[in-house]
This record gives sequence, structure tokens and C-alpha cells, in this order.
Amino acid sequence: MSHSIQFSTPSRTLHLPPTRLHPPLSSFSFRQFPLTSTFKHTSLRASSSPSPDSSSSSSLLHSPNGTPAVKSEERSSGIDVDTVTEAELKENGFRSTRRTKLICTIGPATCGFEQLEALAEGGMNVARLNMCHGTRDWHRDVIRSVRRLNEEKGFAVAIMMDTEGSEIHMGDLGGEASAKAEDGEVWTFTVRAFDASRPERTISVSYDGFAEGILCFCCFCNYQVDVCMRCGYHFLCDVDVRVGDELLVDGGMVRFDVIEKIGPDVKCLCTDPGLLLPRANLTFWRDGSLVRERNAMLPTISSKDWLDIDFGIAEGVDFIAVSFVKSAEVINHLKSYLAARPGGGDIGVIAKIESIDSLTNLEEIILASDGAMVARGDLGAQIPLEQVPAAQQRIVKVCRELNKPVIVASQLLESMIEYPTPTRAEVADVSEAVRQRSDALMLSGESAMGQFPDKALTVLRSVSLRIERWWREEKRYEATPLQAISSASSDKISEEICNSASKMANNLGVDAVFVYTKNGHMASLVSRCRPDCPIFAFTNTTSVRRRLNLQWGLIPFRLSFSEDMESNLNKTFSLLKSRGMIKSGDLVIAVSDMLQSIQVMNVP
Ligand SMILES: Nc1ncnc2c1ncn2[C@@H]1O[C@H](COP(=O)(O)OP(=O)(O)O)[C@@H](O)[C@H]1O
Ligand SMILES: C=C(OP(=O)(O)O)C(=O)O
Ligand SMILES: [K+]
Ligand SMILES: [Mg+2]
Repeated sequence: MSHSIQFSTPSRTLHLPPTRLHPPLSSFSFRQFPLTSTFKHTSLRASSSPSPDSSSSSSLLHSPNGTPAVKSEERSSGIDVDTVTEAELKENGFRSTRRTKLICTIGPATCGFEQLEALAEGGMNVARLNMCHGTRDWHRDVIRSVRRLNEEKGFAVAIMMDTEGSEIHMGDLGGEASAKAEDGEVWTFTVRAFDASRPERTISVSYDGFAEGILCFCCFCNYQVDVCMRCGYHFLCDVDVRVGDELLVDGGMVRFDVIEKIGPDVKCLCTDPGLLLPRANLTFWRDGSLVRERNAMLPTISSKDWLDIDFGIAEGVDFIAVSFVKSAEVINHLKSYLAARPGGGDIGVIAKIESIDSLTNLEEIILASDGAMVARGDLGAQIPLEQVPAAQQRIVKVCRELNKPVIVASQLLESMIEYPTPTRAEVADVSEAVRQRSDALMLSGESAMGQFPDKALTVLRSVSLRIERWWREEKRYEATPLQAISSASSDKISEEICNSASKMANNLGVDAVFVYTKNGHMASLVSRCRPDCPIFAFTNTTSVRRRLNLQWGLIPFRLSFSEDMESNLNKTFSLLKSRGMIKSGDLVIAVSDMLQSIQVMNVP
């Protein structure tokens, strides 16, 4: 039965399928007690289930109790959906699906195929590659493993490449995993390179101007200080480190006072002990404020970054996250560069908000970008830590209003790098990010080099499910209606349709909203409204499907569809019913960017 626009919905009480969520958070113990309940998640042992499009060989999907849930030959072809979602929907029904997306930074702890598969089965939606670390060959291997995982197991894990940026950071500690700086020790930070062993308590620094009084540049900066007396038309700036400056490592994880300068070496006294990690970020404070000239003179995208970007285009990454964005200019510059290259136009550009300048120019940066990341690690080094929560709330709010996906990143579960359970404060931090309705949460060291990457991912998933359910039960809909953002009339119609469909979905208590969208725009307009029910987003290209995997509440399917909505709906219903993901009688709302209509119907 289908309605379009005029509604005569038969009076019926909606019996939502019982949703058996993961054990309630209350059964989740914290660090001082061992983890009492391991979170059961749908573990899939699809031994060799090829991508549904190809002819399927026999393999099994298992639900947690180990019984074969579905034979892959039953997985009809013609629609791609990730196997975790498929099992979750089969097992717990619509309400069980998590809306908040999960991003894992891939590093030595998780770069193997089995480790990546475990993360994908644990709910990873996006794999992040930090180009600060590792070689391009290393990153290429990870990308290809993720692609193979998607192909063989039906996942849609997207790849996000994160640029190094040109901020000052430490060297790679000569291959050591870390170095411990003790209180009162004198360490030497130097631009000298060391081919043999590095002298004790000596750290190399990533750029030449670190110690010199005058730094000569090649026109990256927009500061016109002077013309270089030595080499003609360049820019000069006074970037020297001074005795008395405070040097912060990774935003204050370790602190030093600059006590002496000898040529390329800067002697520093450790005042706040801690662990030095390879290529950790360095910031400088003088008389209580950040020495900004130093970084303001550096290009946002360094020459290495441009090579990494070419690498990312060649490898077909789905997103490029740009570090230390200061203005919309660099985003527009990068987008025009990508648009001019084959395959580059499909890559989403994520602006990392992690400096004072990016906060100053926040709206213009987000308008120009395809999404934003609250990069709290460096942001917490550039502004006082106590200002970070308010900055996060503002960034999330602006992204919601401008319909751009927003990622909350860094130190969410930092203690789980070493411990199997989180602190209460960390669970509260994750809850707040989910309560703010951010699109995605990101693990950094927890999944890159931590000891418990899967447990950390389980915590993110469990907290997300719990807060999302609380939000639905408390009916805490948007206090502030979202401002209209479309200018073109067709976009305005799409926006109104999606706003109305989301309101209707909540008022009618529908089981799901189905969106048919070629480029993903309609799906993001529904996601922006954060409806109570999951959003099944059907698109006909794999790259759009992966990109939709970053947006709140979207369950992306790849499905070849036509302009005829009736046939699309019938095809979708029969495919999803055959896989036990929906059943006759379920109430859905369907919208599409082809017909610009709203249909309310029961699954036949
Ligand atoms: N590709 C990689 N290869 C090796 N180590 C990595 C990689 N990615 C991340 N790491 C490790 O994980 C830590 C946390 O990752 P992340 O937060 O992304 O980097 P950063 O600390 O530079 O901001 C890094 O400091 C580094 O020690
Ligand atoms: C995500 C961040 O950037 P990176 O890890 O590259 O420093 C951050 O600073 O929080
Ligand atoms: K980075
Ligand atoms: Mg950063």
C-alpha cells in the first residue's frame, strides 16, 4: 500500500521489532574493575562471500550464537550492503542500527588484513591514514587491504587520507617507538640530522628555521615582512626560538623551557615530564600566548603534502583531511586541483579545525569544505584546553546547520592505548560528542598503536547506541530548527521534502526512510535532520556509497536503479526482504532526488 503526499495512513499501532541492543552501559565496568561483559556483536564469518554483484560461492554469515545466519548464495545479487549492518538488521531490527559513524586511524597495531577485518566487523566505517607517519608504500598496502575487504566481505569502509601539514614536529626518534622525558632533564632539539645513532636526549626537528633568527621563504606566506637581502625576491620573518620560550609537545603532553641556543641546537629543560612520540607536534608559547608567526608563515599544504595528495588521487581515497586549515582559500585551491584530475573530483575534502585561524574563519572554511574535523589534539595546543569543549560544540553546530558532516577526533579514549577499559571521563566525553549529534567519532592512537583497538571501537559503538536510544526515548528533537541552506529552487524543494519526510518519520514512527540518490545530496539532507529511524540510502555508484558512510544515520546501499520510482521500490523491497533486512508490513517513507516526492507505504 503506498501513499504519495495525501495520507490516509490506516490506523494501526506500530509494533516495532524488539531491539536487542548490546548489554546496557551500566553493565560496562570501568578501569578499576575488569571488563565484566564482553560486548557481543554480530560476528560474521563470511568465509569467502564475494561482492554481491559477482556470482556468489558458498559461505556462511554467522550470528553471535554461531548459527549460520544466511548462506551467501541466498544473498541476492544487485545490491551491496555491508555484512555487519545486514546481520544487525536481521538480528535486532531497524532501531538497533547505530547512527554515529566510527573512524579508526590505522597504524602498526591494525594494518594487517585480519586486524582491519576485525575493525570492520566491529563497526569501522572509515579508515584514516595519517600521512605524518609511515611510508607511501605502507599506506598503499593498507588501502589495498581495505579495498579487498570491501570487495570480499561486502563492507563499504571508506578511506580518509590525512595530510601531514607543515607544522613543526619532532623527527621519528630514530625508529624508537617513544622516549621518556623526565622532570629536570635537559634535552637538545636540533635541526641537525643524524645518520648514525642519535645522541642521548637529542631530538631532531622537522624544519630548518627552527633555531635560526631569520628564515627565508619561497612565497608561501601572505606576510610581506621584507625582501631577503641574501637571495632576492623572498620573504623574511622573525621566527627564532628565544630563551625563555615554552615548548609544548603534542599540545602539552610534555613541556620544556628553552634555556640556551647554540647554533642549530636549542637546549630545553623538561618542566612537565611525559612520553615523547615520533613526529609529535611542537608549539611555542611566549609570555603566555602562542607564538603564531612561526606557523602562520608555513604553507598549509606543504610540498610533501602535494605529493601525498597525488598519491591519494592515484589510490582512489574517498576523503582528504587537510591539517591546520587557516582559511577557505586552501580548500578551494585543493578542490580545484582535485577537480582537474581524473578521479580527483570524487574525493571529499575535510577541513581539520585545529588552529586559532581555523576558528576565526570557521564558517567560510566549512562552507568551502565537504566536511570538518574537530581535531582536538592540536586544537588543544593552540587554544587553552578549557576552551576546547565550547569550540567543539560550535564547530558541530555550524556543520549541522551548513549540512556538512563533522568528525570529533582525538583523545576520546586515550587511556585505552594502554588499558582495556575507559575512564568515566572518557565515556562522558564520547557521550557528549554523540549527544551533540556529530556525524562521526575518530580513534587515533587507540587504534593506530594502542593495545586494545577492538575494545576501544566497542566502547565507541556501545556508547553511541546508548546515547542515540536515550535521545529517541527522550524525544529531544532539534531545539533550534535548521536554517534553510538551499538557494537554487530545485535544491529548496529537495530540502523541504527531506525536512518534511524526517518530521513525518518521527511523527508516524516509521521504521526507516528510504532515499534514492545519485550523488548523495538528498541522503545528506535527510541525515541533517537526524530522524529517529535509520536512513537507507540507495545510490548507484560505489564511490558515493563509501562517501555516504561518513554521514550520521545513513545505511548506504549500492543499487542500480532507474527513473521509475515504483520499480525502484519494488526491486528494493524484494531484495531486502529476501535478505531478511525488512519484512512485510514495515512502514517506510521514500524520497528521491529524481521524482522530488514523498511516499509513505507499508512494505508489501
Ligand atoms: N601510519 C602510522 N605508522 C606508524 N605509527 C603511526 C601511524 N599512524 C599513527 N601512528 C602512531 O599513532 C600515534 C597517534 O596517531 P595520530 O594521532 O594520528 O598521530 P599524531 O600523534 O601525529 O597526531 C602517532 O603519534 C604514532 O605514534
Ligand atoms: C586529528 C588531529 O590531527 P593529527 O592527529 O594529524 O595531529 C588532531 O590534532 O587532533
Ligand atoms: K596529520
Ligand atoms: Mg592535528
